[in-house]
Amino acid sequence: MAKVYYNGDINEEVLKGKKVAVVGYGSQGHAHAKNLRDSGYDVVVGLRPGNSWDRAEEDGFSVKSVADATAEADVVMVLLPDERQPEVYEQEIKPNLQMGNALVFAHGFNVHFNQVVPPKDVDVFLVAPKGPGHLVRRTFEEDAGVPALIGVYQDVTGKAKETALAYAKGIGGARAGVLETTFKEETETDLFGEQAVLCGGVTSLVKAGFETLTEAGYQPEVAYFECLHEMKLIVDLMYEEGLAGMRYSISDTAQWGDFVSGPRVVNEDTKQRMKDILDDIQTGKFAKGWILENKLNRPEFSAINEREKHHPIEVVGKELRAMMPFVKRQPKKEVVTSAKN
Ligand SMILES: NC(=O)C1=CN([C@@H]2O[C@H](COP(=O)(O)OP(=O)(O)OC[C@H]3O[C@@H](n4cnc5c(N)ncnc54)[C@H](OP(=O)(O)O)[C@@H]3O)[C@@H](O)[C@H]2O)C=CC1
Ligand SMILES: CC[C@](O)(C(C)=O)C(=O)O
Ligand SMILES: [Mg+2]
Ligand SMILES: [Mg+2]
Repeated sequence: MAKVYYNGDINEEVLKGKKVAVVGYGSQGHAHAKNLRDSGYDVVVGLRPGNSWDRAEEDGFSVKSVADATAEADVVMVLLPDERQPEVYEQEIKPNLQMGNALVFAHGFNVHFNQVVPPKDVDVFLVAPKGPGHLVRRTFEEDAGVPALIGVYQDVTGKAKETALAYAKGIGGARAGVLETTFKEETETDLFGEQAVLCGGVTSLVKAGFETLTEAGYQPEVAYFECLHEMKLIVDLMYEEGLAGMRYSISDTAQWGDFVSGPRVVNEDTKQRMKDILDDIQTGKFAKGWILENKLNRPEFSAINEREKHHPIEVVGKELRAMMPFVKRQPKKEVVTSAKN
């Protein structure tokens, strides 16, 4: 069994009295900044002028340019979009890092794929929550937390791992459990999970189910409830009590259908395609494609994003969710702004 660190295993003294620059105030950034502040740390937020800057100021933070925030911090957590990190790092972060500082990431992508090459005289580690930033904040406020991975890439102070653990505790990760990993393992498993299972796998499964039912003449509203809305209710049971716990709550008819029909949908062929996806991640093919897509100003990303917004499941879903205000917990204003915080 891997060693899992909980609050009681972690001494946060190493981070006390240090200034933490949280660079970016989106999904992860706002959660890290607020959780660290609530844990008693001195936080400065690094941004460019715009929505996020205004929001961070409204939330009571000292907000500075990325360069100024980096210059005054001991620990610099980079929570910019992955594709923007190399440029901002080169122009604003790298010139302002000082010997013995800690350069931190929530995802290993840029370091692992050599898009960011840190100087030799700083600690470099990751603290990667295994969940969306909004849940990192919400669960923290509920006295719970989202599990996190830590990984040390470079340890010049001899305290990189201790500092990573203290940071993970500060954002609430050690309430759920913190595991040690490497940049390679975090990057490859995170990319695989989001592509094949959590995001790509699930959205494709949900859409295929919805399309199968509506193309067969069933009402879109029924198909929406069946294939999307109920997904959360079923996943909640798996989250709380595993597959067996979920199967305990469903009917025996559903459980029999799960056993005999599930493997007809996801089978050895599917697993082979998952292996192909993992291979593209491991060889760097996926990263290369994503970097190129961004260099070209995201033509394919934008086209697919636009098309997906108009999928019939989104049209019917919008109407149905409007009748269920309880499903949306965040205030409206947090949804319409461009930053995801
Ligand atoms: N989303 C998630 O839950 C998870 C994300 N991660 C990782 O965390 C990191 C951050 O991702 P995420 O939180 O999704 O990012 P978001 O897109 O939600 O937020 C990005 C933030 O960066 C700011 N920003 C963008 N460009 C610049 C710039 N040139 N200069 C200064 N600020 C800028 C944005 O501000 P503005 O309003 O100005 O655009 C915004 O505040 C990534 O490495 C990601 O892989 C890891 C685990 C989960
Ligand atoms: C599952 C997507 C994720 O990896 C995450 C929320 O953990 C991301 O990159 O946003
Ligand atoms: Mg992830
Ligand atoms: Mg990810």
